[in-house]
Amino acid sequence: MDIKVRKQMRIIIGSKNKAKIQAVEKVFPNASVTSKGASSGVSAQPFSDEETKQGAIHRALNCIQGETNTFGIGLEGGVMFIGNKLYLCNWGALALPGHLYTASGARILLPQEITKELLKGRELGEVMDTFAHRKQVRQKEGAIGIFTAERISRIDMFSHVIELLRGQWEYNQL
Ligand SMILES: O=P(O)(O)OP(=O)(O)OP(=O)(O)OC[C@H]1O[C@@H](n2cnc3c(O)ncnc32)[C@H](O)[C@@H]1O
Ligand SMILES: [Mg+2]
Repeated sequence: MDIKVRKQMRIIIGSKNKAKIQAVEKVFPNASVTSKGASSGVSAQPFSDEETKQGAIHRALNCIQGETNTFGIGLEGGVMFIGNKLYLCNWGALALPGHLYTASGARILLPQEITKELLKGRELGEVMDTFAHRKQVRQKEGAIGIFTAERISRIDMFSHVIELLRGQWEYNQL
């Protein structure tokens, strides 16, 4: 089954982060995609699944405020404890009037040295740049790219989340 997206479909992604924008463009190649620096309404470094998911939802809803015929997409990166181990977690939300779809992304365990820095209150994006001796890791490969030897980049991971969102919306159209 293949639901064709209307050419004029408008999508607003609630972030200026290049990895997030590229992921949306990959999954919706025929849509008009614009970006907006939407607030997440949660802390800059979410520390639970719940908070990360809430950030994604907040961004998506913010994008469609006052809009018609527009899809809002919110993507949020965070970390979460399972027992005493800290994992990278990511959430996405797709909002359209009257509907909200959510999906989460792949998780990987973060090394102890990264966990230590995050517990001091630092943001993962900044910690990753120091750790990897690179610039703007958050806009490109991401922590997930670094710690998977670049087999899965932040763009790949978010693309998968967006496919899950798009698929749920398509299922609802059948
Ligand atoms: O401009 P926005 O959309 O906020 O993009 P961001 O890179 O800050 O991304 P998030 O707010 O979604 O992520 C929350 C924090 O976690 C960081 N982060 C999350 N996943 C990451 C990853 O895979 N690589 C690097 N940093 C990551 C991110 O840089 C922030 O410091
Ligand atoms: Mg951020």
